[in-house]
Amino acid sequence: MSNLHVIDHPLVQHKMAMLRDKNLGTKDFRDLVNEITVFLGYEVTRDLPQEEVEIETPMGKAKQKMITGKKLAIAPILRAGLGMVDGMLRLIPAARVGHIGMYRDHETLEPQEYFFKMPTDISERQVIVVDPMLATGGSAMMAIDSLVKRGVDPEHIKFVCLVSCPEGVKALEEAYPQIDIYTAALDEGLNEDSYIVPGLGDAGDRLFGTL
Ligand SMILES: O=P(O)(O)OC[C@H]1O[C@H](OP(=O)(O)OP(=O)(O)O)[C@H](O)[C@@H]1O
Ligand SMILES: O=c1cc[nH]c(=O)[nH]1
Ligand SMILES: [Mg+2]
Repeated sequence: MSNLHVIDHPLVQHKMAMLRDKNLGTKDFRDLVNEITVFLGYEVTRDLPQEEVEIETPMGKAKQKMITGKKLAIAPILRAGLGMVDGMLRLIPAARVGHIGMYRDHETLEPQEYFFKMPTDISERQVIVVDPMLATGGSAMMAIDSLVKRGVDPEHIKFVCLVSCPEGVKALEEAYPQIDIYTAALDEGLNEDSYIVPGLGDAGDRLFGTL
C-alpha cells in the first residue's frame, strides 16, 4: 500500500472520533467534514512544485518560494464529495471545481455516472478528486477513468477521502498505481452490503440529512 497516506495527526484523529458518532447531527457532521478536509488538503498539497522568487520587503530583498507549475482543479464525486469542497477551497481558493455525479446502485453496487462537468482545460490541470468514502473503490475508479478519458494524466491526479478500507485501496492501487491516496482512516473492511465497517454510515445521507 505504498501510495496510501493515512493522516494520523492528533487533531484529525480527534475530529474523526467525533464524526463517527452515530448521534452526531447533520450540521455538526458537515462542519467536521469540512474541518478534517482542511487538514487532508494541507497534506495533499505538500509536494506542489515551487520556485524561488525575490520579494522587496520594507527591510530589503527576501528570497521566498511560491507555488508554480500546473493549475489545480478539485473534483468532488457527488453527492458526498460536495461536503469536502469548501475545506479544499479554503486552502486553494483559486482552484477550479469540476463535478462528477455518481451513485452506487444498491443492487449491483456498480457506480452509475449521471453528471460530468469539468473546466475546459482540465487536461492541463492537476486534479484532486474528493469523496469521503473509498469502499469497493468502484466509484473512485470510474471517476478517474472519466478524467483520464478527457485527457488528464493519472500522474496528475490525487484521491482524498475521509474513510478507506483495504478492499478499496487495493482496487484503486491496482487500477492506478501512480495515484496517491490520502485518508484520515483505514478501516477494517466491508460488510455484506459493501459499507465500510466501522465507517460512518452513508456519508451523503449524513451530510445532507436524507437518512
Ligand atoms: O467505493 P464504492 O463502493 O464505489 O463506494 C463509495 C461511494 O459510495 C458513496 O456514494 P453514494 O453512491 O452513496 O452516493 P451519494 O454520495 O449520492 O450518497 C460514497 O460517497 C462514494 O462515492
Ligand atoms: O460505508 C460506505 C460505503 C459507501 N458509501 C458510503 O457512504 N458509506
Ligand atoms: Mg450515499
